[in-house]
Amino acid sequence: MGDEDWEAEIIKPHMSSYVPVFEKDRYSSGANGDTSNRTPASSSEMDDGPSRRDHFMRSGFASGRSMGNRDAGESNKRENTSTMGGFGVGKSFGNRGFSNNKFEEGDSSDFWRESNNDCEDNQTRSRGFSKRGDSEYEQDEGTQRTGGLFGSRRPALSGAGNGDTSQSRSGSGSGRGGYKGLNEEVVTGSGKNSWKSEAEGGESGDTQGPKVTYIPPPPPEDEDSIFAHYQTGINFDKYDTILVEVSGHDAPPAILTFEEANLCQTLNKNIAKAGYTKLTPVQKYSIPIILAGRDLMACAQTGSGKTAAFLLPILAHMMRDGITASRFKELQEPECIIVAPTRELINQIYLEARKFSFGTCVRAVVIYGGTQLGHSIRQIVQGCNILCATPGRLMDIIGKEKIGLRQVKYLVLDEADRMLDMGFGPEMKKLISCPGMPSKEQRQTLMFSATFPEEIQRLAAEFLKSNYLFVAVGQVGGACRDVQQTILQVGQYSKREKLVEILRNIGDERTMVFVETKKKADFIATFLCQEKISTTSIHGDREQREREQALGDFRCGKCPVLVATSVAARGLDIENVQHVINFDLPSTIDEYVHRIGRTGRCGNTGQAISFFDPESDNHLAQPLVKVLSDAQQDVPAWLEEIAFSTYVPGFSGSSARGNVFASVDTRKGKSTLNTAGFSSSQAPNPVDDESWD
Ligand SMILES: Nc1ncnc2c1ncn2[C@@H]1O[C@H](COP(=O)(O)OP(=O)(O)OP(=O)(O)O)[C@@H](O)[C@H]1O
Repeated sequence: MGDEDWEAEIIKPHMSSYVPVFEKDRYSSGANGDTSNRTPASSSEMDDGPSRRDHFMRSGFASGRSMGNRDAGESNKRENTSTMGGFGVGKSFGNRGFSNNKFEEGDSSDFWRESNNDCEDNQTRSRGFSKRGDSEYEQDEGTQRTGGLFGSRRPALSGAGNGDTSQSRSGSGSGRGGYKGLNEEVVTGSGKNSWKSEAEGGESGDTQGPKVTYIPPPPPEDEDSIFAHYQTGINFDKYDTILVEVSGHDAPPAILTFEEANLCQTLNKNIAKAGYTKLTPVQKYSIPIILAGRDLMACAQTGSGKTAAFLLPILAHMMRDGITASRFKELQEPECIIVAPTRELINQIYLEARKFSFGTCVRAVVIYGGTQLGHSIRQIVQGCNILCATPGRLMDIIGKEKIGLRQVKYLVLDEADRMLDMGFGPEMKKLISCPGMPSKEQRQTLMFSATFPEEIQRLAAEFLKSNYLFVAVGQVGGACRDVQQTILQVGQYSKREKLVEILRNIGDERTMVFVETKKKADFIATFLCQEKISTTSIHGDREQREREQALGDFRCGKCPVLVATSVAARGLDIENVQHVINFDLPSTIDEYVHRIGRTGRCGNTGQAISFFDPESDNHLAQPLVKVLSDAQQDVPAWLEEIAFSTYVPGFSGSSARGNVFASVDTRKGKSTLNTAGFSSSQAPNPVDDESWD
């Protein structure tokens, strides 16, 4: 079978479903749909197309056949699958099916080109933390805020992110051609914020482009929904055996029970209604530290309750200080600002804040990109004590003078290492330099993550008082031991087949499949739908509406498979995720730790399977061996061999099973290790603040 036959076989069944949409996108996309503007990018991609296509053919032949065969005569069924799974296959496989279409090779070659470009980028990026940041940044907030930075790639993204056929057709994205993301947060009028960068200035309203109109549905208000939670798992009690290290001067003693925290009655009631009966280690240590007014950098394994570890003491202080009830005001001055790198995560944190503040006069508000700015403003002006925000939207709102910072007493960076790396670090730096923002001496700054590379810890010092405390629960950057990790050696051309085999064995259990690029997420999800595996996807090129729909469908089990980029790697707490599959390994080991941490949460067990492609993943062999052995997992002999034969400059972990804290407080304090008990640490000399550069 020739290339053309094969590709025709793939796309044929979808033609009827996507042609009109494609045509519309390509030719009628209004301001951003100017074909002539796009042609150069497309042309160059087309020039490059054949070789990419060869690559595609080699990599996809076997699965491609099955896709085509299975699909023959089943387009209606697939429409249904698509609706369930949320995939518009048309745009990924696209227009090659149209012999008369002058762009006939455009999208499919674009797909591979884009994928490969992304992969190349990622590989180039992969060794440095800063570069990793770019990748994620682009996938989420950065996508829409740094048009200048990433804009050149956008035209090629026209096919991405429109997975859900029905949704993408009705959504605002359908008219945008390949412009999605670039102006998602465009609003009219420019912010008055003189501290904004040019890139952001563009976003603030001077750039032409479609407005985002999406207003997320309000979360359910009934008490049962607010307090809905899942059960802790069989290993919850084992948390008590994890070693904890606290370093820094005069750390207050840990507490063993919620009662010892001396929280007010309403908070205690909410804790009980949330089903919390016992503190997790990070909570035992962090709550008293925060209650004592200290700055904190806390590192604890994924799924071990870091959110409540900062929310509860902050709320306790607010209640103690007799916070005034929120009321309508054009300028709101929240006492607490919480930032997180992704929209879904900040929304989740907001829901936790709403839960724990239930029945109090504390009002939490969430704002994030990809939603109508007016909606964010309306939420804020009604009153705001705790503002949960993604960085881009936060800076916009501050620029619009809807939020004043003078009253900020608590600044929380969740996924702090991510918030401080090259992707968001500059934004965070701007935030703390905003007019009105209390200096670090005047506010309490709290940072939480499961990973904390040393270089990021050093950057963090600029945000924290010099006597901040550092809590390490288990290993800094260590994987959760409740996740059984399996590494399989799978070449890229065999990955799809292997994935299907595994998913068929798994059955209906909820599974997250991580891939490295947005287009690949669409492609793999489409492929799985064609294999009759109900799948949806989440990545930074999807409309926010689609992202939330995808997550909702996954959460409720309608689509038990979620294909995701790293945008879903951190923080998401989804009940019953039993499996994580790294179809592509991420570029860094920290990312790996976060990804597999979507399963095995809160004492529950989970499984993570990763495809290791020796062609591209050798640089991860050493850190993987370390993470596996530290988490007491089997290390395949072949992986050890690769690790031994692969020299990674700067990697010092080797297979240091015995090194309990591979990376600790960079201030290198001498401290005492504890299990669930308590730590007394002999303080290091706190380093002076380092400059950002
Ligand atoms: N003390 C507790 N008792 C019972 N459940 C808890 C307790 N603390 C947290 N949980 C639950 O455990 C789950 C994981 O908590 P959370 O999302 O805060 O983890 P995390 O440490 O922030 O994870 P990640 O590193 O992935 O962001 C949540 O469903 C949360 O409600």
